This record gives sequence, structure tokens and C-alpha cells, in this order.
Amino acid sequence: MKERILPAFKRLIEICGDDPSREGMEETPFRALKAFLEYTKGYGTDPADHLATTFPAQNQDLVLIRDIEFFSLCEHHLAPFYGKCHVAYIPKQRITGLSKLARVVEGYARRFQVQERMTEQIADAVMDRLDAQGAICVIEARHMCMAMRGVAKPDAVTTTSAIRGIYHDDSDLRMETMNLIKG
Ligand SMILES: Nc1nc2c(ncn2[C@@H]2O[C@H](COP(=O)(O)OP(=O)(O)OP(=O)(O)O)[C@@H](O)[C@H]2O)c(=O)[nH]1
Ligand SMILES: [Zn+2]
Repeated sequence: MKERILPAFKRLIEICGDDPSREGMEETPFRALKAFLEYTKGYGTDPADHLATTFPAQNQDLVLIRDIEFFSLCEHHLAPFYGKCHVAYIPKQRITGLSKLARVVEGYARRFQVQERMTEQIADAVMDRLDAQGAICVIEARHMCMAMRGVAKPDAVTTTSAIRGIYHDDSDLRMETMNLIKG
């Protein structure tokens, strides 16, 4: 793979107008490859598997973890989008370790993504793997493809939400959770 990819990065540098063999850039194709593999290290695993570790739920009250920071790459431009993810669920019989929710976010973020799909994947993983009564995922993100290029709107923030289970029917619970997410 390395033999095939490194010339591609060299060619990219040339196309952009620089010399990949000049001092300072000789190792850049290799570094860039390593960096891309790190940005996308969510491939090759099922992020939902982090939710295999569970504990008995003592009650069926809300669990919310806010402000899980993430970095992802948009699948259209391979440009970063980044922000905060909030994950809430109402358990049925099992809860999971809090860090596992952040690991799920990390696993879905470190791929080529669209924000909407990432939001849905996280809500579905929590809902299905924990057999939760309800789950909400909200993501607030800035897209560099909208900031550094194209329409050039660096302050634009995109919010997406995915709502599952009892949150569809119980508007009070949904409102309470959304208010807590807003802080
Ligand atoms: N819905 C959605 N769109 C995204 C996301 N990330 C990037 N995009 C958009 O993907 C679209 C791709 O549109 P195209 O017209 O094919 O590409 P483009 O010519 O580079 O578009 P511009 O960004 O408008 O210059 C753009 O409107 C991006 O803003 C995302 O996570 N969700
Ligand atoms: Zn993009």
C-alpha cells in the first residue's frame, strides 16, 4: 500500500505547486499517509462493540454525557469537521461505562463521514446495543470545507440530532433532555 500511496501524495504536492523532494518535504508523503491513517483509524472496528461492557441499571433515569469533542473528515472534500457530541439515553436494564460512549463517538468520527450519518450511527448504537428505552445524539460541528474554501463561512455551526425510542412519544422527557444538553 505504501508504495502505491506515497507517489500519490508526492504528485499532490506537485499539483499544488511545490517540490516534494526539497528539504523539509522529503518525508511529507510518509507523514501525510500516517496522519490520514490516524484520522481514519475508526475503520476496521465496529465502534458499537465498545458497548459490550455493561452493568445492571439501578433505575431507569437519564444518563447524559455532554461535550464529547471529536474530529472527523467530510466524505466530500476529505476536509476536517469537528465539534462536540452529546449523547443521552434512558436505560432499560443495562448501563455502560461513560468512557465507552466517548469511544463510540471516536470510532464513528474517525472515518470519512457526513455529520447526519454519524449522528444516527451513534444514536442507533446506544439504542440497540444497550437495549435502551430511548436515546438522543446531538452533534454541533464546524466544517472546514465551508470555512477554508467554497462558501467561506467560518462561523457557521451545523447542529444535527437523532432521536430514538421513547423520546419520540414523550415530549416532556425530550424537552428536559434537550435543555440539559443545551446546559
Ligand atoms: N449534509 C451534509 N453536507 C455536507 C457535509 N459535509 C460537507 N457537506 C456538503 O457537501 C456538499 C458537496 O457539494 P458539491 O456541490 O458536490 O461540492 P462542492 O462544489 O465542493 O460544493 P461547495 O462546498 O458548495 O463549493 C457541500 O454542500 C458541502 O457543504 C455533511 O456532513 N453533511
Ligand atoms: Zn466537505
